[in-house]
Amino acid sequence: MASGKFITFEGIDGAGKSTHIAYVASLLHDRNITVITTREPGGTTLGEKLRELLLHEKMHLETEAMLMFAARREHLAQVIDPALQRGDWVISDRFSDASFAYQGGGRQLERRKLEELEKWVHPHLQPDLTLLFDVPLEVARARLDASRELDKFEQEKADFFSAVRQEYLRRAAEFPNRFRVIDSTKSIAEVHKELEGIISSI
Ligand SMILES: Nc1ncnc2c1ncn2[C@@H]1O[C@H](COP(=O)(O)OP(=O)(O)O)[C@@H](O)[C@H]1O
Ligand SMILES: Cc1cn([C@H]2C[C@H](O)[C@@H](COP(=O)(O)OP(=O)(O)O)O2)c(=O)[nH]c1=O
Repeated sequence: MASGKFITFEGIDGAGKSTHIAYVASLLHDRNITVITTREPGGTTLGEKLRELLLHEKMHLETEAMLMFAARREHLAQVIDPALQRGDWVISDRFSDASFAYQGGGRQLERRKLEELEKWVHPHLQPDLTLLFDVPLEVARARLDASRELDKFEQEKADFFSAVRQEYLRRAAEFPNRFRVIDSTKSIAEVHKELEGIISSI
């Protein structure tokens, strides 16, 4: 059975993920690979409705975690699994590592509960490659302040983002085979160079 590759982009808000997704997609197009770019929470009609709620409504932490995984379930069923089965590649702006980093690291939901949700929603699938865009909080914050209106998560305090970043880095160390940590304080051109190297080797 044909199987495409699944690439996820992760990092704290303002790290630069969105800036680099189109570039990675263009590198794959150059290799004649059909690539779908999508995002979480979101990626489907229902998922985008859940995203609106998740980014703007206050809710219990466990509700938030379950809705993230509910949106992900739909995303897998409607978009990710069919694309990979066709042999297309999928690039997702965030996936389950974000739940471990934000609901787990940032909001301190027990990791065991997130692992249970993960086992339920995607017991057999993990990304082939996870690009973690890593920057100190002050750099990310300065970029966000310069660029847009802040949503519920983006309005969190420095301690929250520090915990999110630490959990991302912890996971990168736990799963070294699929994670690549990118120093996103470098210029956009330098990050592009590094991405070219990574993408040419998969
Ligand atoms: N390496 C970089 N150097 C300088 N500015 C950057 C860099 N990467 C991203 N930016 C800028 O930072 C802001 C936030 O980037 P974005 O890609 O939207 O972050 P994210 O998707 O990770 O939240 C944007 O205005 C973007 O142009
Ligand atoms: C996928 C996911 C995202 N999030 C948060 C992280 C982000 O703050 C927010 C939306 O992510 P993102 O799309 O990166 O925001 P933007 O388009 O504004 O850059 O959702 C979680 O808390 N848990 C999750 O599982």
